[in-house]
Amino acid sequence: MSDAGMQHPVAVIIGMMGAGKTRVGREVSQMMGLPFKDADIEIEREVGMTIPEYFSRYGEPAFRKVESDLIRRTLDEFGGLFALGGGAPMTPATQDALADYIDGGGRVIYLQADPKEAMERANRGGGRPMLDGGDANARWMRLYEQRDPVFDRIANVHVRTHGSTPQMAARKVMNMIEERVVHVGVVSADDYNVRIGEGAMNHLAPVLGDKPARIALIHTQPVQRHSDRARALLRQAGYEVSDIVIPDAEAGKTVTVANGVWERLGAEGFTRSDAVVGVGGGAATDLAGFVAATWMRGIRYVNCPTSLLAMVDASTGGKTGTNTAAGKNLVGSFYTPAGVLADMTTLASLPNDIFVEGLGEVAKSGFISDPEILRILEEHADELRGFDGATFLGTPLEDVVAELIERTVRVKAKHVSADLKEAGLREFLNYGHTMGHAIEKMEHFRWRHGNAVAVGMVYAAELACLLGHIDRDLVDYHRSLLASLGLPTSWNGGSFEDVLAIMHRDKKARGNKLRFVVLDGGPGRMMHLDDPPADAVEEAFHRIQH
Ligand SMILES: NC(=O)c1ccc[n+]([C@@H]2O[C@H](COP(=O)([O-])OP(=O)(O)OC[C@H]3O[C@@H](n4cnc5c(N)ncnc54)[C@H](O)[C@@H]3O)[C@@H](O)[C@H]2O)c1
Ligand SMILES: O=C(O)C(=O)C[C@@H](O)[C@H](O)[C@H](O)COP(=O)(O)O
Repeated sequence: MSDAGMQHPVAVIIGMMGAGKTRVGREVSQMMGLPFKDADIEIEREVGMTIPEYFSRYGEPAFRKVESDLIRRTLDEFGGLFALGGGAPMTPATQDALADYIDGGGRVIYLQADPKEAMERANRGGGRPMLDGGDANARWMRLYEQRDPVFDRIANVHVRTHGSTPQMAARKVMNMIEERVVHVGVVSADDYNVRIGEGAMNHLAPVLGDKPARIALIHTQPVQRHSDRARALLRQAGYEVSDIVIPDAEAGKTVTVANGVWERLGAEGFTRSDAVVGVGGGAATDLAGFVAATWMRGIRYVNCPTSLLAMVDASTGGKTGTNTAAGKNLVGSFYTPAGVLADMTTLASLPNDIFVEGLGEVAKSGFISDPEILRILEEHADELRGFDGATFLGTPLEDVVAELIERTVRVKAKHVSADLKEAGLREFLNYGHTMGHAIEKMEHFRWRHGNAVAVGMVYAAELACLLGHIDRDLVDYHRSLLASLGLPTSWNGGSFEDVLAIMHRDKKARGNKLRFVVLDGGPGRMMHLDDPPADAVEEAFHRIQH
């Protein structure tokens, strides 16, 4: 959408006659302070007569030509909200124009009203030539059967308004417009989108598609209310849903738990065309992805992360897995999701300490790739540290957090797109994790992952400083930034020998040689550190002990 001198609509609304496109479109435009255009009104203005008059005088093909020309023009010169007439998207020229608009970053929103309600509304209003001549309800239904699959295909945003007032429907549309989308293109797997915003979960059915009949909805108990919402959306869309509750947090990331889920899938007749939806923190989405990767050698899955850490990191990138007695994430696979729906409304129930933990991975992405993240963290450290889910939604802090999530997911997408199976570049996402995973293991997983990574980054910074790759100021900056966010920067829970033994089982290690990723010169400049001197490895450990 960068072509000079042109403007494009913020969104285009399509839907059946009577779906409420004009009514809802006007509400949204008021809420967002945007201009609104209705294609039918613009056409009447242009041709100087009503649409029924134009139809009866010149016929439908002539009308469709006027309509598609006007739509093409408006898509290139109008910067507000644009609602199309009911039949407009059926014209091939309009479909092409909408496809170009989407390619340039546009949103075509299919307003999916309850067919019965929309039909009654359309027939009450009159002035609709497509319903003239006989049983209007039967005509509306016939048109619906023809148009619904086409609208479904050409729209890139779907909003179900069943049972909603126009105001409620408008809010849903507005949330979709304000949504942030990060595209993850992976060389050896299908591309997918990470959708971030209030109501992102509403994309569940379109992302899953119409192949699955059954969905395994895998979640933990603390996120029951969010999985209830997912279940309702899935059932409304006609899927058979198996609700599968797994043990919370790291206790859920075991092969024993995965085996229990496989048994359920077997008993309930899950086939290769069925799918998994994971709802919860990173532990739940890691396990859900692992089950999807392994059931019948791989079925479709969608992640709905509900913790900050899962939104910014765990749900995206396709690392799925379980822990073993020997350590963290030792059994798993690289298996990409079909989509990630980071619904910001779920953060309303997130406890403060689990939100703060997630900031560890956000800061990591700032250090390895996007210094703007560090700037935002510094500027908003007090508000972020004081996060309170109960009062969070709708505040300026929500925009700050959405920006941080989008930026962090972009960093992740950049690394996994180029190196899904972690041959080199992707290892930079592991900044702070060699020591972080050792701390988690030593603490029997009672330490939260993001907290352990925060200490692990201080360790990596100390090591880099000892070996002359960064200066002391940057090490101090690690400590001061992380502490200002409420994250720990030291650990004193075990001996160097025990920690070293665990670090030797890190997935980056090769043979008997340790491999770290460290900063080289400053934020955004990363290097691999192979087999560093043993005394530096130990000295850096002592420096994080206090
Ligand atoms: N696959 C990856 O690339 C990747 C990346 C980073 C982390 N991880 C993994 O993710 C896990 C850490 O994720 P996490 O920090 O989300 O921890 P977690 O999954 O253990 O969740 C923390 C706690 O918060 C609860 N919770 C989550 N969302 C909630 C909500 N909205 N409301 C109320 N409670 C909620 C969970 O049920 C749990 O009790 C670790 O296992 C880590 O190894 C994986
Ligand atoms: O996606 C990656 O690659 C990462 O390393 C992201 C990490 O933040 C994440 O904690 C990941 O689960 C660690 O993977 P592991 O392979 O070191 O177990």
